[in-house]
Amino acid sequence: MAKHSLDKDKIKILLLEGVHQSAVDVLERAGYTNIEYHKVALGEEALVASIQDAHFVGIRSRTQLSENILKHAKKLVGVGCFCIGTNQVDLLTAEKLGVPVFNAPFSNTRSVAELVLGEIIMLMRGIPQRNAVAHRGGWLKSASGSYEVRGKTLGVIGYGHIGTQLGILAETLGMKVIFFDIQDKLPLGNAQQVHSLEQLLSLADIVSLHVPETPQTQNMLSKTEFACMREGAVLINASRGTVVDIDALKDALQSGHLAGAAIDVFPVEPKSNSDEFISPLRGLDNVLLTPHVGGSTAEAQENIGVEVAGKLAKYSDNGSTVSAVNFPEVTLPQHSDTSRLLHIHHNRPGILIKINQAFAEKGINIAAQYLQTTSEIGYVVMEVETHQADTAFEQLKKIEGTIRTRLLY
Ligand SMILES: NC(=O)c1ccc[n+]([C@@H]2O[C@H](COP(=O)([O-])OP(=O)(O)OC[C@H]3O[C@@H](n4cnc5c(N)ncnc54)[C@H](O)[C@@H]3O)[C@@H](O)[C@H]2O)c1
Ligand SMILES: O=C(O)[C@H](O)COP(=O)(O)O
Repeated sequence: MAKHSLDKDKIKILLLEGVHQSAVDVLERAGYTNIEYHKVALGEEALVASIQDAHFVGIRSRTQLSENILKHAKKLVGVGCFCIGTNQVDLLTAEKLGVPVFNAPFSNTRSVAELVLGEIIMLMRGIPQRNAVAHRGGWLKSASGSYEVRGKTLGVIGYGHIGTQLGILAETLGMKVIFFDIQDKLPLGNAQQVHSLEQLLSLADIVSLHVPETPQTQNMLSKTEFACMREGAVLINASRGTVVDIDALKDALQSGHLAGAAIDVFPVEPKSNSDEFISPLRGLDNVLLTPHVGGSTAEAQENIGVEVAGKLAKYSDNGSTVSAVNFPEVTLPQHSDTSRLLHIHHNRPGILIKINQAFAEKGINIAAQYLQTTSEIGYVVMEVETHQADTAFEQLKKIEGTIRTRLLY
């Protein structure tokens, strides 16, 4: 069992945005009992107050860990995004501060694909507007603008974990699937890759976005792209709000060029369930608006809690950074008879030599050494005999270029 230079009950874990109880259970079972739990995202001031003495922080998509916030988090050792997206974290700043960021890359993908599948059917039948009219006492019984999905073409933009699953599910309903991705991807089922966004938009009856938020995907669909879409086509966005130019979408819907849309993510989202949702799309009957719930199912949230909490506990216990999104990935075996030292440094030539020299001068024998780097930082993990661990730790702290170092007994 790993022993820490800091006792586990002194390691503060801040969990925000109501991450699933399964996360708390995993951390407590691993011996981490100093957990500050909030059901909501914190405002900037409260976040700064809570994060400044936290060693780990767990968030979902609402909490912005900006450069400013991260710089207040002087004790921060690791970040867990209990979701897929990591765009809410300033990953480069975290990396430079020696803070790995972990996420759950798969656990909610099936939930998103299922929601989108349901929305495809609802939109193709014109259900959002029939539902809205019925709520106002109207009765829109008509086959006009109502279609089966069988035989229709689904265009998937971003053929990753969600896009591929959606494609397979859509094919089971008899749909034809085409996709556009910046990488060459293995088409699953009978799906076909097309080689330009314009081609996809001109062929698809339903367009569904599944790309991450990046500089390239910012307003990826705007006025010109909507004009490329087929008359009467529908759009689904359950990726990120910044990917669609919402005003241009509103125009395309109001002009009747697009028959409908289902939007789960927005450029600006309410910070809590008690804040007002403001969007130009409010009041459009042919638009399904959902409050960023694509991944919000009991199954997904429980699995994410277990997955991300497990990664945080593992990094804290033994230094493993496997699947960190901004950090050199080091896979580590369990250590028992030795002490383990973790050293994060600026990636400059000669640091490993300096460490080895400093240890040699003190007669410290290195039992094992693992190193990985990115262009910004290096992460070296060493095992030494326990009676030499404190001396080794003191030597490591003095190495020029050190960002942070930790000792696991
Ligand atoms: N609504 C929700 O609750 C919810 C839940 C989970 C994920 N998401 C969002 O969905 C996104 C996709 O999730 P995923 O698991 O499928 O991710 P993924 O990384 O598995 O797939 C993303 C795909 O997009 C492609 N891509 C990237 N940039 C592109 C571009 N400019 N043009 C075309 N293709 C591009 C990538 O090559 C990749 O194949 C996530 O990044 C997240 O933001 C939303
Ligand atoms: O990135 C994700 O996984 C989704 O956007 C879900 O985010 P949430 O955990 O805030 O619902």
